[in-house]
Amino acid sequence: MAHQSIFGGPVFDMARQQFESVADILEIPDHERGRLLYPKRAMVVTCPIIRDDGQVAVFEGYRVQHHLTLGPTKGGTRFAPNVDIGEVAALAVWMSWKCALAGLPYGGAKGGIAVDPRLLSRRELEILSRRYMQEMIPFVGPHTDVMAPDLGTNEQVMAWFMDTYSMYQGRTVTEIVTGKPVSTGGTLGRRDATGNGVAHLIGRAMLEMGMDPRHATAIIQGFGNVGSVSATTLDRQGVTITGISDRTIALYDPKGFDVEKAAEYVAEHGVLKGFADQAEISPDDLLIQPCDILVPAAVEQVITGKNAGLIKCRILAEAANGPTTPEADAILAQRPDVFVIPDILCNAGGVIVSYFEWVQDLQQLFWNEDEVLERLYQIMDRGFDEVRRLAARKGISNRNAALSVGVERVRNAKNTRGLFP
Ligand SMILES: NC(=O)C1=CN([C@@H]2O[C@H](COP(=O)(O)OP(=O)(O)OC[C@H]3O[C@@H](n4cnc5c(N)ncnc54)[C@H](OP(=O)(O)O)[C@@H]3O)[C@@H](O)[C@H]2O)C=CC1
Ligand SMILES: O=C(O)CCC(=O)C(=O)O
Repeated sequence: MAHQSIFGGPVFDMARQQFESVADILEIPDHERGRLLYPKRAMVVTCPIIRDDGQVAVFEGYRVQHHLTLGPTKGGTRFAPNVDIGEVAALAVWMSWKCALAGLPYGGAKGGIAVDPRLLSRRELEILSRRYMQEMIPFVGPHTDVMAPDLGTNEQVMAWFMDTYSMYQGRTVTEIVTGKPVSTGGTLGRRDATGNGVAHLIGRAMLEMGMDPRHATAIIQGFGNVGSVSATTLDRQGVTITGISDRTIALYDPKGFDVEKAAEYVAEHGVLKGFADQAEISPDDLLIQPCDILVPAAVEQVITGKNAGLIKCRILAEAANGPTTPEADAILAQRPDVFVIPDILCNAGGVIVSYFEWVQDLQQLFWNEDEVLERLYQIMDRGFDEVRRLAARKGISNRNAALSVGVERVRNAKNTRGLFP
């Protein structure tokens, strides 16, 4: 696929390699590949803010809209120090395959600001969030591009985004972002949706493998929204959580942790450090401790060519986006003992409930939590069944099966709509 592009870097290269593997499986001709892989639009904005000490600081923000073939674009906004346009583009591409696999009427998008939100005061975080949304107003809209939370952002940031957009429209536009607090047009069930979905599909994989949750152990990397909810939900299902971590510390104890208490500790202190420091282990070693279920729930590229042969889990549940590199995938392909639940399937609960939130906001008709959960699990089960059937029929990995379904749906829509001559 010969194509000059500004999108590059290790994370975008990963998305490209995954796409190429699947395009080969699907026998997609070369001339269709660039149109499918490369993003439709990308915005880079400069966000100056006045810091608490009176100095002006300038942050760079990004938003990439991968394709608009099936409806508006959809995806989270990430606040993290190493965010760049290549990473955001890769995350937008993955959102497209994820939404298509779940059957949602969206293309993928992702955005971010290169900033460590923990180094900002609440006031600074608010004005940066508002400035970012203000800069994005010409490019987003309830039927153009709908933002949501991701790494480093939360319900409060979504409320500021929604408020900023609404002030510019002169009316309240709740449907401009999802993942908002319930008090401002959010849906019941969104806060826990990603972690709930992760735990639900781990349950499906355990059932398929004849595993009893009450005798299973899990290690979870990342203890934010997705990691902590995955941990507490698995814990309630009887799984013993033997490893947890965040950026400040990694903890391992074969006897298990009280993860409800850990979540309370993080809610109070902001970090895991100080919760059970006697159980500290190096972050790299945490991933290779024996466990039944390994859940990377933080950042990309943590299961690599170096450690893929060393992990000792039976289920690798990819709660994070892009945690496993193509080199690791090649090693895992030789390890039928590890059941991989690929990211675009495993963490789709978040965007599925975001879709429900958008629909409820557009209709101003709100559902109860049971309705949200029932529809969430229905869509996740359908995706899981589809992926398992295709993987078995074609003798391919769960990742290639999941990507195949997503890519093929986007391709069909593009080809049916046609290419303007
Ligand atoms: N939020 C959502 O609905 C969805 C999120 N995802 C994906 O899930 C992952 C986590 O997102 P989310 O939970 O929302 O983010 P949060 O910001 O809520 O939490 C991130 C967690 O990961 C930790 N972390 C960050 N970097 C590292 C690292 N290098 N090693 C270990 N831990 C680290 C953070 O630690 P610390 O607090 O110390 O910084 C924090 O505990 C991301 O990949 C995201 O794209 C996928 C689908 C939906
Ligand atoms: O809820 C959403 O719209 C998107 C969540 C997200 O960013 C993701 O699935 O990676």
